[in-house]
Amino acid sequence: MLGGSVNHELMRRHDLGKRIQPGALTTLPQQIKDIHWGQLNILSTTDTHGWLAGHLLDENYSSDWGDFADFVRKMKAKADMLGVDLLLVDSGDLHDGTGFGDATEPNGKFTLPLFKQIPYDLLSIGNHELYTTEIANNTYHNFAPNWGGRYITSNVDIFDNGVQKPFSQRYAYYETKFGIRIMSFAFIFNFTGNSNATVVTPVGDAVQQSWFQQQVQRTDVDLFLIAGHITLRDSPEWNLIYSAIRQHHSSTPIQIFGGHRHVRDAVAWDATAMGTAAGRYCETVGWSTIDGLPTNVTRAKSPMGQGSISITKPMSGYNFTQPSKSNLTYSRQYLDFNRPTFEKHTQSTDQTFNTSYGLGITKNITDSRDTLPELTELLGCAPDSYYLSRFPTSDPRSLLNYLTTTVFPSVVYAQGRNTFDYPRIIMTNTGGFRYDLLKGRFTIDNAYQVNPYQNLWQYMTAPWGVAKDVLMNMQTDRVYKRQASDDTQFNSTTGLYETAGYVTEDDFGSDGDNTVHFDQGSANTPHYVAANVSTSNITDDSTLVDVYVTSFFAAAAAKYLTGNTTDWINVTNSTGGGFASFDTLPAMAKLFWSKDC
Ligand SMILES: Nc1ccn([C@@H]2O[C@H](COP(=O)(O)O)[C@@H](O)[C@H]2O)c(=O)n1
Ligand SMILES: [Zn+2]
Ligand SMILES: [Zn+2]
Repeated sequence: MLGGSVNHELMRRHDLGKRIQPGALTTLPQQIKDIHWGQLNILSTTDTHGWLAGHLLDENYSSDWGDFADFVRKMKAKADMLGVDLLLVDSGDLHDGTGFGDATEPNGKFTLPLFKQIPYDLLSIGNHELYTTEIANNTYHNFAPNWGGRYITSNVDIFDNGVQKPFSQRYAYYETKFGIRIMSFAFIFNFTGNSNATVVTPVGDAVQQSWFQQQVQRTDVDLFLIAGHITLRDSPEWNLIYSAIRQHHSSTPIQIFGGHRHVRDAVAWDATAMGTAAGRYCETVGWSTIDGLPTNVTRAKSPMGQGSISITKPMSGYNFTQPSKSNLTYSRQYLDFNRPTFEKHTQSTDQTFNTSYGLGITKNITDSRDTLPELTELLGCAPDSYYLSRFPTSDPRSLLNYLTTTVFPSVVYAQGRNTFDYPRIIMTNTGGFRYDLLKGRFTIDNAYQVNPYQNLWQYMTAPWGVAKDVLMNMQTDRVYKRQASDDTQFNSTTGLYETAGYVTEDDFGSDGDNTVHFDQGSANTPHYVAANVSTSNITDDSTLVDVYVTSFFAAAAAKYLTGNTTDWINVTNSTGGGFASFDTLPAMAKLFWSKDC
């Protein structure tokens, strides 16, 4: 049951001036399914983006990193008791997403040491570890070496004092406690936005390299366990990795952990190759199990629980020329990141769940946050809730709709250029906006969650004839993507309650969500959206308009205007400093929202 004690505990621990979402606070019993324990069990996370303090406004995901630490430790003890293996995998993107992670110098000052407290067995790098030289260097020097050879970067290099070196280990070979021989690689997608202190080798080239060919041809492997900061579904990179392994191992099991797309998903390549992705932002813990692997150790006890699954919908494009049948059985569940879930699967209660290990981490979060009082400073009261991807952009409840109809026209303009004499087009990449804007208190922490980026607003003047098509042209330009997919309902069949949340359909069916929710909704978003301000009376293509973009995609947008990137002029704030994408909602809050929430 989602207990009220969870919220009181959170308020006590973090006391962050939290706002409670209408309908989000519930003490009502919900259906959390049992999980199957297999021969090999894997807990996975991805795209945590600094959300280690938990979701203070959404009880579905209200646990913090201390709770997760105790959950992991208890699950490990349970695995030992059952005589089965339990591994932990993370697929990268630790930065950019919360004030707790990003409002420090260096970025991740508090979050990275906390992340290191969890005994991960395999980690991959994400693109958010590679955008800036500062974060890349910090990851290289202070984070990757922590993992005893399990922070694997199969296709990333770094310039260390001018010398190009592997960022970390390229692969790892190891044997589990109960005798499964594993070969691990970890890749990032063919990312091109990395700092020039680093090199990302396209996956297709990396799998041709001699070190990979040597390792992939080993015969002493029971399982290829691969992490990757790569979208799981329909990914050319995963298909290349899968094929490179299958070239030498026609049926050796391959278990993949993807990420980057911020969704829950599971994909079957063939009957012994499957992958899972565990969502985003400490909302989801992935649970994947395999039975039937060869092992050189006799297990003490049998695995337990129901739940092995069969492939219901093989990934499109794959025709199962590789094994279509096997003796392996799989299960997968997407666990909600909350105390009732963690307590249920560890047979604990609110009183018995936490130990000094988890409580120490929670205290560390509270103490660290106390050194950042500015995070909870009230900027204004958001007048309503606006959702990033639950509703189409035409819907007034869509954040992108609110930005283009209200926020951008109100606050994005260069000094003095907000009158009818200056028609404006204000465009953003939708990927820059990363989380919902929720009604009530809006703080610096919330600002980081909605848009953490310091991309500078810039403008140039262009004739309406070209400016009017810039949005359409950018939709098909190189993609800076982001796509994704409160209340409580009583389910009279189960006699339990359901909250709005994820409802996932993957290659194994629709029973993957461990807590039963009703669908919170999802809508595809375009890659860019724009506000047109004072343009409705323009009849002449030669009329000049101001086109606003951010520095993140200014070079691409220039191609459709003058073609000249030097024509962009930075928008400045009242003190002459830059005005960044991060500053947009705080400016709106300060100027236009009530201060009495
Ligand atoms: N300076 C930046 C960097 C990235 N973005 C947006 O974030 C997206 C990547 O985030 P993931 O968590 O999906 O890796 C990227 O596609 C951009 O849309 C940005 O706006 N500014
Ligand atoms: Zn991400
Ligand atoms: Zn990513």
